[in-house]
Amino acid sequence: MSERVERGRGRGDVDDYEQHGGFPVYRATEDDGGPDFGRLVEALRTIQDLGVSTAPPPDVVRRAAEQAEALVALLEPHRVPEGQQPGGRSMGLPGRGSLLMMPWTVEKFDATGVRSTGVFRRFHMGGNGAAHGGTLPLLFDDLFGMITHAYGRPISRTGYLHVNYRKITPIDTRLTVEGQVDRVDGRKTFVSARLVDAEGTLLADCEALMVVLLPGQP
Ligand SMILES: CCCCCCCCCCCCCCCC(=O)SCCNC(=O)CCNC(=O)[C@H](O)C(C)(C)COP(=O)(O)OP(=O)(O)OC[C@H]1O[C@@H](n2cnc3c(N)ncnc32)[C@H](O)[C@@H]1OP(=O)(O)O
Repeated sequence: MSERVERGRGRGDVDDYEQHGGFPVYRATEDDGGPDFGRLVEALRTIQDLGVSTAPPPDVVRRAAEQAEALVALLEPHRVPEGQQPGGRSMGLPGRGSLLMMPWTVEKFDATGVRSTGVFRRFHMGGNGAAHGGTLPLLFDDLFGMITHAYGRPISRTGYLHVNYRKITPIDTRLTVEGQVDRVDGRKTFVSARLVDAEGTLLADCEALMVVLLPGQP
C-alpha cells in the first residue's frame, strides 16, 4: 500500500467517520434480504430488460399490466424509511440488491481500491448495442462511493465527475471497472477509475472529487 493511501485512511477523523454528515445510519444486511430477495431483484431486472425489448400483442400487454399491478399491490404495504430496505444494503448481491445500481459483482474492496465486474444489460442500452452514456457516470459514481468507503473516509458527496468515453461500451459483454483514491486533501478525496473489456481495452476512464460532508450536511 502506498504512503499516500495509508495517509488517507482517515482514521484521524474517527469522530467524522462516525458522523457521515446528515445521513441516516446505513448498515449492510446480515442475510442479503433473505432467501428469495436476490431472486426477486433479478426477476425485476429481467422485467426491465423485457420492458424495453419486447413487442407483445395487446392481450399479452393487458395480462402483463394486470400482473404488474398485482405485484405493486403486494409490495406497496411494505414500504420502509430509507436505510431499512434490503435493496442497496445487500453486499452479497449484484449491485448490492439495488435496482438503480448496475448489477455488478464486487471482486476487490479494500483501501487500495475497488474492482467490480458485470455486464450492461439491454435495459441499459442507449443505441446500436452500446450502453447509454448516462449509465457510465452511474457506474463510476457508485464505484467512487465504495472506494471512499473502503478507504475509510466518511460518506462523501460527489463534487464533480468527469468521464472520458474512449470507445463504445457494449451491452451483454463482461467488463471490469477498477479505481482507487489518488489523493486526499482535507475534506477532498480525489479518485479515478477505468472501465475495460476482457482484453483489457480501455472503454472509458473517469476522475472525480468526493467531498466529506460537514456535520448535519444533507
Ligand atoms: C450498506 C452499508 C455499506 C455501504 C457500503 C459502501 C457503499 C457506498 C456506496 C454509496 C455510493 C453513493 C455515491 C454517490 C455519491 C453521490 O452521487 S452524491 C450526489 C451527487 N452530488 C451532490 O449532490 C453534491 C451536491 N453538492 C454539494 O452538496 C456541495 O456542493 C458539496 C459537494 C458537499 C460541497 O459543498 P460544501 O460542503 O459547501 O463545501 P465547499 O467549501 O464548497 O467545497 C469543499 C472543497 O471542495 C472543493 N469543491 C467542491 N466542489 C467542487 C467542484 N465541483 N470542483 C472543484 N472543487 C470543488 C471546494 O473548492 C473546496 O475546496 P477547498 O477550498 O477546501 O480547497
